[in-house]
This record gives sequence, C-alpha cells and structure tokens, in this order.
Amino acid sequence: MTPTEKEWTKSSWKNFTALQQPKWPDQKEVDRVLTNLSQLPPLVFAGEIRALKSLLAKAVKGEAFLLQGGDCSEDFSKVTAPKIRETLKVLLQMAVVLTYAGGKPVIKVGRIAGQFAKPRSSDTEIVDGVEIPSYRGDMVNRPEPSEEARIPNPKYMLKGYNMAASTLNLLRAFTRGGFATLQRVHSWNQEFVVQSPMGRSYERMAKQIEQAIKFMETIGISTDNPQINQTELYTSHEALLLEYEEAMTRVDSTSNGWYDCSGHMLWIGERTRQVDGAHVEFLRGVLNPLGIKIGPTYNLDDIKRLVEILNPANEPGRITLITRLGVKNVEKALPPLLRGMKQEGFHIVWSCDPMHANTYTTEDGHKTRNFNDILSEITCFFETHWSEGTIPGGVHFELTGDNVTECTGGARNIVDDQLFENYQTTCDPRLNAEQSLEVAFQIADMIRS
Ligand SMILES: O=C[C@H](O)[C@H](O)COP(=O)(O)O
Ligand SMILES: C=C(OP(=O)(O)O)C(=O)O
Repeated sequence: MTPTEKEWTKSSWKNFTALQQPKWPDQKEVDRVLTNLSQLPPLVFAGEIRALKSLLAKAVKGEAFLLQGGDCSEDFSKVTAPKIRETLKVLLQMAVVLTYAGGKPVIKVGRIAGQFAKPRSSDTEIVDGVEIPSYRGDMVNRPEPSEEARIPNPKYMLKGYNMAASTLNLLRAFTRGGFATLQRVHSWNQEFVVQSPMGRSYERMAKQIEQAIKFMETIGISTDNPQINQTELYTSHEALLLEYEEAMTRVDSTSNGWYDCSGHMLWIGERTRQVDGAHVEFLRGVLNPLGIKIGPTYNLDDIKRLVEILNPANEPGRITLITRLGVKNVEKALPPLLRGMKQEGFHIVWSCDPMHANTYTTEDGHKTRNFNDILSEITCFFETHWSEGTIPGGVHFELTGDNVTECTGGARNIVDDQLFENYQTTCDPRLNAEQSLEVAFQIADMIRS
C-alpha cells in the first residue's frame, strides 16, 4: 500500500512504517502525554500558516526569497531570553542584507520553537568504549553521554511543547513590539561582530538604511507603519516525532482543513522521506507548507512521486525542495533534478541547505563543516539554477547567534584545533553569528550581480 490509496486521517500514518521513532519504555505514559498535548492550545494558527504559504508562493516565481535557519537541535537549557534574542538578531541581520541586495522581500523562517527531535545515522554510539543509545533531541532523551540520560522520556514531549510556547511568545513580542523595527537595524549587530570586517560592512549598510528612513520622514512619508516597525518570523522544524505532530494537528474552524499547529512550516528529512513511509502519509494530510530534504543519492522518480503525493493540486508555496547535496556532488546531482522537476511543471520553491552533506569529523572527534565548502555549494546552487532557467528561491542554515566555534573557516579562519574553544552544539555544527553574516553578504554579492 502507498499513501493516497486510503483515506487520510491524522493517525493513518500508523498503518505505515515510521523510521527514526523513539523506543519509549512506557507506552501508558506516552498515551497520557499525548492526550494532554492534544488538549493544549495550538502553538501557531491556521491563518498564519496560510500567510506563510502565500509568501512562499511568491518565492516560487522569484518574487520573494526564503531564509530558513536556526539551531540544529534546540536545547531546553538554552531556551532563555538572551539566546532567543541573539538567534533572532542574526536572522534579522541576514534578512536585511539579503533584502537590500536582492530587492525583494525575504521570508524569515526559524528552525526554532520546535526543533527538538533528531534523526540519527546510528541507533547507538560508543562513548569511552561503552555503547549507549544515540541522543535524539531534547524531546526524546538527554545529550549527556550516559546510558541513563539516553533513555527516551515521553514527558520531554510535553516539556518541548512548553519550551516552544515560551519561545514563540518571546519571538512574537520581539517581532511586534519594536525590537525588529528597521529604525533599530544598528542594534542587531552583536558586540562580538561589530569590530569584525563583516560587522563593519553591516554597519555601513545599516547607516544607509537609516539615512533612507530619515529621508522618507523628512519629505513627509510616514515611517510609523508595520512594514517598518514590525516583522514576521515564522517557525519550522522537522516533523519527525509523528505522535507529537499528530497530537498538535487540529481542524481549522474557518476552512475545515487540517493543520499541524506545532509550527508554521514542517519539513521531512532525508532519512524519513520514503514514498511509502509513515512521515509522507502523515504530511500529505496537513495543509502546512512542507520542505523536503534531498540528498545526493536521490532517485528522481521518487522525488516526483513525493511531490505528487504531497501536493496533488500543484499548489504554489506548498512544497519547498531543500537540496543538501554536498560540495562534491552538487555540480553533478543538481542539474538532472532541476530538469526533471521542471519538465513536470511542478511549482516549487528551490532552497539550498549547504550544511548537511558537508559534515566531517576532525581527528579529535569534533563534527564540523568548512565555511568554504558551505559557500561553494551555495555558489554552485545559484549558478546551476541560473543556467537551467529555474529559480533559486531560498537558503537553509544551521546557525546560532552565539560566538561558537563549530564550523571551520570564515573571516576569522577558525581551524580544526580551535573547535574545542566554544563547541556547544548537541548534534551538528552551526555557523556562528559572524559566519552567518558573512555568508549573507556573499549571497548578497551573488544576487546583486
Ligand atoms: O541534523 C541532522 C542529523 O540529525 C544529523 O546530521 C545526524 O547526525 P549523525 O550522522 O551523527 O547521526
Ligand atoms: C536532519 C536534518 O537534515 P537532513 O534530513 O537533510 O539530514 C536537519 O536539517 O536537521
């Protein structure tokens, strides 16, 4: 049986194989948590989800650009006001750089307020010679390297809901309450970035924006409006834990459609996008915009089938294909994908994730990614789209507002031996604020020319 052969319900995914699910030790406790979750208020609203979808429909045509980014794996202990503010700042900075260069709206989507579950390559890992279960995200188990910490605990799903709610609450306050006003564009520059070459380029651009706003005010154009004073930041995460996603799925009373109200945009990962899998079955029935990760070993027919199943009406804005091919493969693997999908006439937002296929482990065991590889994959992504006549519609990053040392390279040229200095991620390496800004300026140069 493949998805679409039977009627969809929010639990029909249970008839299919669900990969990467936790092995909960106590099913009764899981059921209690899920009942509780299904009675709690939605985290986001159907109207907001629809608004994001219409913005993404613009990105299909090249009239807007998608910037998606945030933690690899959100950490409960870092759900604090300063951390949330720093992540927001870096996304705002990147967005303003891209808007200024590209001359089109930038759709800001955080990997935030729900990115608490991780698919893993292996169920176990060896720590100090002992085999223990892998860490699977804070909604499932704990990152500390002990057998006990790695036992899945269903109560963490409830905690994840609460963490997502607090994060969203603060994000809504920051984005609507004056913090994100373009009049404060200078203040988004982080202290540790200000003195760097990137920080100085940002300051110059911020000054020009400030002058433009002053000029508008001088000639009597009001700048007291939401376009200047407010912004929208949408949330996204990988829809991995199907029990949690099901519990957060509700019917919208205004449209009668089903929406997964755990986040605005959801994506399906490289490891769980089997055409006949439970994740595809679940996602085909909810109306949120969906991302699909595509790695270098993709099968073109599978991708076509996936898009048909998940978007039978070919609705623009519903599907974002997020290619994560790796610097070594992108030149070869991207053109046939673009041609194949173009031939079918699918409406797609094409986004580039230059992180996930460029990971390597250093001699002393740090998982990292090199800034130049990241940049080269992005460059090749843009150039290939331009030569194939398709539209590069967005980018997808693992990043943080903190001054971490997780990815090598960049203007400060972090080397392998320096990674230990401030290596904080619980899963994959993220760009720090300075590297994130640098990548935004590099993309800006590409789109400007
Ligand atoms: O973020 C993506 C995946 O969860 C991550 O890359 C998996 O890492 P692993 O290969 O160490 O399991
Ligand atoms: C797991 C992820 O990516 P992928 O499915 O592309 O490996 C991710 O983006 O967190």
